[in-house]
Amino acid sequence: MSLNQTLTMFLSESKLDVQLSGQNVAVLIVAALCLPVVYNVVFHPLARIPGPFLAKISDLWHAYHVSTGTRHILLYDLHTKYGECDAYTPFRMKAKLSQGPLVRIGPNTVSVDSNEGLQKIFSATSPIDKSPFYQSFAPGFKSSFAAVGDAFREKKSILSHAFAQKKLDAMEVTFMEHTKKLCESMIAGKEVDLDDSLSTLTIDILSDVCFGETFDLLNDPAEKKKVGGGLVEAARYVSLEGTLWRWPILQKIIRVLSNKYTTRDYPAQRAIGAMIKQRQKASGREDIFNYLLSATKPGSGSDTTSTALLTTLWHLLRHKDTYDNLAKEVRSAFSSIDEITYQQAQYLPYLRAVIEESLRILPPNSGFIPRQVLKSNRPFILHDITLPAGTEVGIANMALHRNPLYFEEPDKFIPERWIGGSNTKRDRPAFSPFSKGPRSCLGRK
Ligand code: HEM
Repeated sequence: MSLNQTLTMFLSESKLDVQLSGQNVAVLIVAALCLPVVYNVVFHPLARIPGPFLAKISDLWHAYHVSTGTRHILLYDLHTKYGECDAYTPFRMKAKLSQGPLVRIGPNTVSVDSNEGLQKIFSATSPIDKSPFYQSFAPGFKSSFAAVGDAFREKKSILSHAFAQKKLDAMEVTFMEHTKKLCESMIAGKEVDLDDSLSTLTIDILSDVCFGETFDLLNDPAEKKKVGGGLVEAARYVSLEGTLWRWPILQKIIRVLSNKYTTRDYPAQRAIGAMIKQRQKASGREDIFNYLLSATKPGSGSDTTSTALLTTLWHLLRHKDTYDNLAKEVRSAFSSIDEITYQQAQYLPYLRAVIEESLRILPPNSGFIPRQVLKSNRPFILHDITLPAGTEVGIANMALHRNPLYFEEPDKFIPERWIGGSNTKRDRPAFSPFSKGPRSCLGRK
């Protein structure tokens, strides 16, 4: 029973004859402010789940930490503080409590750090779907990213064509063309900011294959600043708005102000311009948008891909042995850049291990992937706690990937753990950089 229902019943059944003096009004105001707090902390169905006090009483706590951009580290620390694993590692707080892998990060929001949670939350048979968080990606539009239930199944049948292996193979030449341009500028000895260059590369490639016209940011520094800056701002404000989906007025204020004072909408406008131009040219060239029309969100995958590339290169530059082993494997398989194909590269075991280890140690979606428990006659139970319908529940990906229950020496970059026969423990089912189940990444191939 909700707090509102309980109060209404209490007031209608009580026969109290209350004199409304100034003092009584003050008491009523204090009670009105305290009751939701007491309810959320003591009587709420999620009250047994540990978490920071402020998180239990308001979504604003969670929203604040999303706005700082460091929520993934906070969740990692919280899961160590409240979780099962008590190993001390650099990010982790020293507290050693043993209260289980659930942490309450909002009055109705639960973060999970366990393999059991991962399998249940993303299972196609659980009474769970995407949370309303996703509607902030394209408010007012029927985006495939936010669609749930039958609406999503309909869109997925369109999306699957766009991501079919044959279509992706045909795009390889575009990937190579852009990648070679970046490599050439590196070989020419130019100093390169890897973070900046890799996000430029992925935006140039994805705009080319998704919309039929590359943004060509590599050769246009002014445009690079606008598109790159716009994507960073879009990511920040979309996440903040999404987290506040139970606060529609605040959400709207953030949307209006950020649209007015930042360039968050610029990349989407640029993408729409490119798509219209390409279709007017009617060149007959197949791009992903041919299949999707209004079915997907512009820019999908560029930030995750560039983060994955950056993490991989950063670790290679820090671990000379790993770099040397990888260089040896690649050079023995190919004698020149032009020989490299995805078809062959995907079978290089050490290359695969290096990429998997990068995706484990810092998954690009490292924060919280939210889902919502649906009304159903089957209760949704996680670690012996029933999560009622409407609860938002998600996996804290970085915490899970660095959980010593599943990965030995979790804060160390050890690609060898992914190679058969390795003694370093890794629990593949707990590895989830692309998420799991029917809403996992479509671009993972
Ligand atoms: C290393 C690179 C990538 C990583 C780690 C990654 C990771 C993910 C994750 C974790 C999700 C689930 C997100 C959620 O439920 O909130 C997702 C969804 C998605 N990804 Fe990726 N992604 C990558 C690259 C790409 C690329 C290159 C594309 C497309 C060109 C792409 C297209 C998509 C789409 C369309 C979805 C939404 C699926 C749905 O709504 O059911 N991703 N990705």
